[in-house]
Amino acid sequence: MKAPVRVAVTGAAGQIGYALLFRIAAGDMLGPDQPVILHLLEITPALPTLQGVVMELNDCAFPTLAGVVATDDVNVAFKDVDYALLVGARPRGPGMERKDLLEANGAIFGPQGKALNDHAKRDVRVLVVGNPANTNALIAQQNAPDLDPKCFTAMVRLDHNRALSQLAEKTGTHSTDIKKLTIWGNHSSTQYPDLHTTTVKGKPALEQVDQAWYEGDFIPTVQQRGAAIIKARGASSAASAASAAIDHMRDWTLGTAEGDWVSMGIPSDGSYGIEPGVIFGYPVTVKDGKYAIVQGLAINAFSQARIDATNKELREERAGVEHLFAKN
Ligand SMILES: NC(=O)c1ccc[n+]([C@@H]2O[C@H](COP(=O)([O-])OP(=O)(O)OC[C@H]3O[C@@H](n4cnc5c(N)ncnc54)[C@H](O)[C@@H]3O)[C@@H](O)[C@H]2O)c1
Ligand SMILES: O=C(O)C[C@H](O)C(=O)O
Repeated sequence: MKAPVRVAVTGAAGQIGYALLFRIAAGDMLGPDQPVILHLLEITPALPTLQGVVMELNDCAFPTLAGVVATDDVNVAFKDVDYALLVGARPRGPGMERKDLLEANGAIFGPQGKALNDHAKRDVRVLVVGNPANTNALIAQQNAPDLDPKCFTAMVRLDHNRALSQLAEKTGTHSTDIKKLTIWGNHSSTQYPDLHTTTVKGKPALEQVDQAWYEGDFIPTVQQRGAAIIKARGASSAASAASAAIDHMRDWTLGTAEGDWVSMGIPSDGSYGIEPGVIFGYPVTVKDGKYAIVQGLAINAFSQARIDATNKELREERAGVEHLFAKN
């Protein structure tokens, strides 16, 4: 067994939290030889519920669970953490505009970014799941001037996994037969699930499906999948979101498979014409715990228009929250 690492999860008493914590504690995220100490953050009124979750975690007697800290103090929650999964967020209420949602979440992710800046390990891996995930990640990152911006990522892996599943179903294959699929941009309905580089059983995906299905069915289905789950379940996706969060952190830590890549929301560095300043979904590979954007992919006019649209949305979201960035 390795030395334990500290993993913070916010919104730990929520529905994603309930689907996530037991899998992290069981070793699904970092492996069966990596003990974890969970740091669970909740708002004060949710602490009794969180206590019940802690009781259940203990009752599992997981070999890889080395301790649990449950708190409503963000400075305690992020003390010395190696990983932080920022799940807790303010859901959209009735009559709430997107702008109000961004503002309400700014009040959460600004202080959390600062607390990570002040207390987390210098190589902390941060994944923002709480919506609007990309812009919440940007707010946190902008409030953590002493941390490398590359520590901050947003989750587009659920969209990536949804796209794999849709394409596998259409082509009568398994998701493991599909390689090199990308979710570009925002975790929102402007995201662009791109199949131009994708292969199914080693052959180009777009030669195996027709353009009408790609454009009129696949892209909108992946873009609208979150809303479809909410309609069907009466609650937003939880187990699949938790599973995608595990995939994101595992691949960021243990690496991506040879000859394939994954999609991660990461600070733009100018690649593919996306000016720095937003957290953008890109195709990435991971080696030795460091991610790198896959370079040199050909982008045709169809793809460019869609990448531009999601970039525009992220720029607009950014413009709405710039006043929440730390001045330094
Ligand atoms: N990126 C994605 O792919 C994706 C997918 C699904 C859901 N989501 C988002 O994830 C978020 C959580 O979803 P859920 O279903 O678990 O919601 P939930 O309402 O069940 O749980 C959220 C929890 O966060 C807590 N919380 C609120 N503010 C907090 C704060 N400041 N600090 C700590 N905890 C706080 C709440 O008390 C609650 O227990 C939502 O924003 C949802 O839209 C993202
Ligand atoms: O779409 C939503 O609001 C929920 C979540 O982001 C999802 O993609 O399932």
